[in-house]
Amino acid sequence: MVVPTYDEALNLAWIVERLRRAQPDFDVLVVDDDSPDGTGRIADELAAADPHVSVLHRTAKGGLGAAYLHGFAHALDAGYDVIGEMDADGSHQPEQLDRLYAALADADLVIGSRWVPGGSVVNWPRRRELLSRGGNLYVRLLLGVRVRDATAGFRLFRRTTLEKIDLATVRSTGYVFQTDLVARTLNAGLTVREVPIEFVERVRGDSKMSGAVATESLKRITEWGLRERSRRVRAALGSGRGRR
Ligand SMILES: Nc1nc2c(ncn2[C@@H]2O[C@H](COP(=O)(O)OP(=O)(O)O[C@H]3O[C@H](CO)[C@@H](O)[C@H](O)[C@@H]3O)[C@@H](O)[C@H]2O)c(=O)[nH]1
Repeated sequence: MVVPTYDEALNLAWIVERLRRAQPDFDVLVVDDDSPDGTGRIADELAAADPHVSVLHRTAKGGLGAAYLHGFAHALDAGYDVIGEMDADGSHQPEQLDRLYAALADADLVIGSRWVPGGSVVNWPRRRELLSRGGNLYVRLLLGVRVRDATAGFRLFRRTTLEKIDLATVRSTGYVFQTDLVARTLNAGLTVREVPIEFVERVRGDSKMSGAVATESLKRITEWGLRERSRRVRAALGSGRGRR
C-alpha cells in the first residue's frame, strides 16, 4: 500500500500498525514530502522496526498526485502485482481492505466508495460532504464517468492497470489525480468496481484540502470535459461528411 503523508506525525504509527495487523502480507510504502512535523522520522523508525514498511523521502510538498506517482513508480519497479492507495489519517479503515481485495478478482481497479449504496461518511462536516458529492456529480456530467466516487483515495489497482494508463503523461499534482486515474482506467476499456466503505473523518491533524487543490480540480475537469465534447463534435461532423 502506498501511503502519502504530509504532517501526519499524530497518525502515522497508529495507521501503519492497524494496516499491518489487518493485512500482514501487505507491504507499506510511506511517501513523505519532508513534513515539517517530523512524520518522515517516524516513518524511518517504523521502517527500521518492520521489514514490511519502507519510506520514500521527497524534498518538498509537491501534492498528493505527485507523491502517488513517485510511490507507484517504486512499487512497479519492485514487481508488486497489486498496488494500493490509502490516506494516513484514519479516514480509510485498513480493516475494510479484505472486501476491496476480494472485489479485485473481477476488476482492474477497485474503489472504496462513500457514495454507493452501503457506503457512508462519519463526522464529515456538511461542507465537505457537499463538496465531495458536488464534485463527483460534476465529474459524471462533464466526463461521463459512470462511477459514484471518482475522487476517493482508498483503492487497489492491478499492476497491469497502472501499466496500461500511461502514468508518464499524468500532470495532475493535487487531489484531481484521483479522478484522472479513474477516467484513464475507464478510457483504457478496463473495469472499475466500487465497494462501499465507511469513511471516518480524521480526529487528529488537519486536512490538506485547500483552495488551490479545489481550483486545480475544477479547472482540469472542466478542460477535460470541454476537450472531450469538442472531440465528439468533430467526430460526429466528420462521420456526417463521410455519409453525404
Ligand atoms: N506526500 C504528500 N502527501 C499528501 C499531500 N497532501 C496530502 N497528503 C496526504 O494525503 C492523504 C489525504 O490528505 P487529506 O488532506 O487528509 O485528505 P482529506 O481532505 O481528508 O481527504 C479527501 O481527499 C483525499 C485525496 O484524494 C481522498 O483520498 C480522501 O478519500 C478524501 O476524499 C493524507 O495522508 C495526507 O497526509 C502532499 O502534498 N504530499
